Amino acid sequence: MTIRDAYGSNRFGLSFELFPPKSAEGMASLFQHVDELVKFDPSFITCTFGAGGSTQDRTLDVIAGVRDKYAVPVATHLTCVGLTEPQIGEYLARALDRGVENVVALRGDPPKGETAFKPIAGGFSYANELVGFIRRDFPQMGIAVGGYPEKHQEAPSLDVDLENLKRKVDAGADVIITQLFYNNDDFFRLRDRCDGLGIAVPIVPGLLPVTNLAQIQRIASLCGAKLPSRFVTALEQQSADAAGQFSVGVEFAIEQAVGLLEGGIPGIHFYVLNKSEATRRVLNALPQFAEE
Ligand SMILES: NC(=O)C1=CN([C@@H]2O[C@H](COP(=O)(O)OP(=O)(O)OC[C@H]3O[C@@H](n4cnc5c(N)ncnc54)[C@H](O)[C@@H]3O)[C@@H](O)[C@H]2O)C=CC1
Ligand SMILES: Nc1nc(=O)c2c([nH]1)NC[C@@H]1CN(c3ccc(C(=O)N[C@@H](CCC(=O)O)C(=O)O)cc3)CN21
Repeated sequence: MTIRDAYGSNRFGLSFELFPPKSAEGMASLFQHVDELVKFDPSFITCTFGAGGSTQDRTLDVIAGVRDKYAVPVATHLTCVGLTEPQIGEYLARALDRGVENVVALRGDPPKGETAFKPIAGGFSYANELVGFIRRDFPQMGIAVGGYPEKHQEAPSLDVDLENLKRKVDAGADVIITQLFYNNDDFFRLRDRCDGLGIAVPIVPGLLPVTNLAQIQRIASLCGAKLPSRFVTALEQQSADAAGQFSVGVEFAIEQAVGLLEGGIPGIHFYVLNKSEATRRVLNALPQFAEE
């Protein structure tokens, strides 16, 4: 099953994104949370991909482990950072061997300590090149790419960023999953502009339910996502109360999901950060997903 089949007139593509834990305890905890998340019958589960050999193996271990344990379709994230075309091909062949049929194809962030992405000799400079390579050498794989409701940080304008998004779709992407965002108007603007450019693949909002102000400020600055000031204020009012912050974040995510569902969306991708409780609470507040 590829992610091409996850979206459609009578299918809603629910997906969850994990990252590779650093320790055996982290791995055990991750699977406890995935136990809870699979109860919502997701269309697929993804795992991020870090620069450097050992984390790449951990990505495959997580994602192949999830597939083997739950028989749910999975996708590996893959970035262009530090890899030559043959190395990327080898990784994808190993992924396919382990039953991974989908890729979230990204350029990737600059490595820690660096501010700009630098392509390597024999590697790719932009995600559209990676997508083209996968489509050519691994035509059976499903491909998702990233889209930016608030524009990608490095792009000079939304128009230029959207032209680059179109390049990725023209190169063979099956679906666009967005960067996390907290203002639904930004998502609907992206969708309308994609319509105008003739981009016809599903555009799936990526949601990260906030559970902690300090954490989300760190992540939001990494991603270039803006937090509405009323939301930051509400979180700050709970600064002494972790459970209070969690509830404010969950309530915001519920409101955001309701607004998106009302606007019509093909699916939702949750950045679950290897936890289940916040996402579980959000989904249980939405009648179409709630557990029995
Ligand atoms: N690891 C993950 O799960 C996620 C990572 N990201 C990160 O977001 C960042 C961007 O990744 P992608 O969206 O895959 O990159 P991308 O290659 O599509 O875009 C990167 C930048 O280059 C520009 N660009 C793209 N193609 C171009 C071309 N052919 N010529 C000139 N400019 C071009 C874009 O407008 C953008 O500013 C990375 O830092 C990625 O790691 C984003 C979402 C999820
Ligand atoms: N630019 C960009 N890079 C990404 O890697 C990325 C995005 N955007 N947008 C969507 C998701 C969000 N991602 C995230 C966000 C936070 C953590 C995080 O909290 N990491 C912990 C590591 C904890 C651990 O390894 O145990 C951290 O402290 O940074 C991980 C992936 C990955 N994705």
